[in-house]
Amino acid sequence: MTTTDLAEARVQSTSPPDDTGVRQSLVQLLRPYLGSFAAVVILQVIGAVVGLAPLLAVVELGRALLSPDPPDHGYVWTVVIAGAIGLLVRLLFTATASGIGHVLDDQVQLSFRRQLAARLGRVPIGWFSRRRTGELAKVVGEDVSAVHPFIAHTPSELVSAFVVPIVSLIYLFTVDSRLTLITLIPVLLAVALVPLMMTPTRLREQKEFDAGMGRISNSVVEFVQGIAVVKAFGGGERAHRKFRTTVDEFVTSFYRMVRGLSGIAAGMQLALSPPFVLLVVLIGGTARITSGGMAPADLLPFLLLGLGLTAPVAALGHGFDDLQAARRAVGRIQDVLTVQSLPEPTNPTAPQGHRVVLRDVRFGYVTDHEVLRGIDLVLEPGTVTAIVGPSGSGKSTMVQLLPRFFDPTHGSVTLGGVDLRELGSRDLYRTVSFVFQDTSLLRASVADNIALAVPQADLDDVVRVAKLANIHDRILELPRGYDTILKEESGLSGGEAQRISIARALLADAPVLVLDEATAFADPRTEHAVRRALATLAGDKTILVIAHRLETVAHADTAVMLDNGEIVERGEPAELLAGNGKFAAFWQSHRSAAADQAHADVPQGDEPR
Ligand SMILES: Nc1ncnc2c1ncn2[C@@H]1O[C@H](COP(=O)(O)OP(=O)(O)OP(=O)(O)O)[C@@H](O)[C@H]1O
Repeated sequence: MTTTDLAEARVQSTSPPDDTGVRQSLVQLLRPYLGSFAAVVILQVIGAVVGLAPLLAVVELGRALLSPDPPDHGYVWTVVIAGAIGLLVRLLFTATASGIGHVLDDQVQLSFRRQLAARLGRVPIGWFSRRRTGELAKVVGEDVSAVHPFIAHTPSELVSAFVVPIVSLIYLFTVDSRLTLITLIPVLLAVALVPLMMTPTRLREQKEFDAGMGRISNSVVEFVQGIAVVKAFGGGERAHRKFRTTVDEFVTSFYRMVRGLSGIAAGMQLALSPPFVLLVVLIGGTARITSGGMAPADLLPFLLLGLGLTAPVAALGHGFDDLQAARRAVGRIQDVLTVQSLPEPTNPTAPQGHRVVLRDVRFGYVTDHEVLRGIDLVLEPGTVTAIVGPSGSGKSTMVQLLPRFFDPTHGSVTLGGVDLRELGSRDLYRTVSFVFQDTSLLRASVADNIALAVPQADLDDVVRVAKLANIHDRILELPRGYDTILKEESGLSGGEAQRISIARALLADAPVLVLDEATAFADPRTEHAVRRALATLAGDKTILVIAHRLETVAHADTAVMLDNGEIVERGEPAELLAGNGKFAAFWQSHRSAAADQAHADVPQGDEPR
């Protein structure tokens, strides 16, 4: 794929988040919204408190009507009106809080997605090769959505779960403090059981359960991913057995956890259940009334409000589950937001010409393991440099430094005399284009896919480069030719996708081209397209090609042999091939391996893209 789509994504991300890579807490991330968040909570508190008015009105009416004295009409009407007003005010406040909460939720999600998009536009392109697309899609999609309950629902649930019982409790204390304490017995019993759920044994069982769950998902993924191999080479029974064993282990750990927790959970449920609460209130109330400590009508508020006192304990579990889920999701979002981005120069320098120089370049994906160990190489404008070397010698890594997929850990890569780190990304991607094996096509029309780097190109130009890249005839076979939407109306094979990518690079016409001559999708037409692209561009551009074919090497101006991250030989291809150095030896063994491969006659290049 050419660089321009990625480059554009980088360039457009003009409002990057804090670039320090410092991890921010959930509260820090939400800081700009704390005002609105507080407004939601305050409105919820007022709504919840006022919302108790209808219930208290019923209680007061009951007490007034059941009292032996004749009811005071004025008081009764006041209570009724207060209850009705309370109901309306509650509706107004909770609806407003919910509205603001949802708008806030939208804003937070949008901001998270923008920050993620901005960060993803600035992280080294190479970082993506180590991430699965699904993983990133989950962070930007599901994980951002996971903050919804936390922002839009949890505050109201937690507020009403705590405010309502607290106000009820205060009211009940004014009626009869002793019966209030008795009414609290179920809640205290439930709370007393909580530590039993946290003993080391229980925690260990929960950990085993989580681990078992993880093993099941892994073995499902392994099973599904390996299904083609399993089918082709037999061993289905073995793969099944492994999956069954994992499930059996999970079931055992699940039973163990449930056995340990079920007694405690049942005890909590019983303590918080309405019949038990009513029983406690009735026994306590009867005792208070018969001992003459309380009027019978005063039992009514306890029967009506006592059940609500258990709500916080139940809501705690539910609300904190949401909170935990949101915290985990925000953790994954933060992981992406804290990836170090490639530093952009504040005052970009323009390159003078297209000479590329790698000077004492060292690079390692991980510390303590260098993949490139002191590369010195000059790519003169208008020349083709072919890199060869055994698998794992660092060829792809080296060429990926040119479009700045990564920065070298030591040394420098300069383009037109300017270190790539001093070059604006727009300049860089206008100057360097690349065709790598891992070709990505966008869900867009074929023409748009080809014209990615030059959106204003007219169809004639697109067709011209498609012909050069040997893909024009195939495009005409697609349902709507150049207007066919790829990945939707039609897919392309790996080789065809690579030819689209070659057409893209030809149209981009960047002065520097980095090309990985594919082995993975090598079919004669793609090989031909690569050769034609090289022939068309040679003499004009600075070309660096990872060569797998003798023909490519032979046509290069310079050949470079890489081994174990070092250049072990370089020079004019014909001389190197005729000599008896490492290059000639490598090529000899490479050729016999290629011949064996041809005999094996493995069809390639037809994986759908
Ligand atoms: N994204 C990555 N993260 C960590 N290590 C990597 C990554 N990409 C490559 N490597 C490692 O770096 C070394 C050089 O790999 P590289 O792909 O550059 O070699 P190569 O010569 O292009 O190999 P091939 O011809 O097989 O493509 C290898 O040991 C490889 O395992």
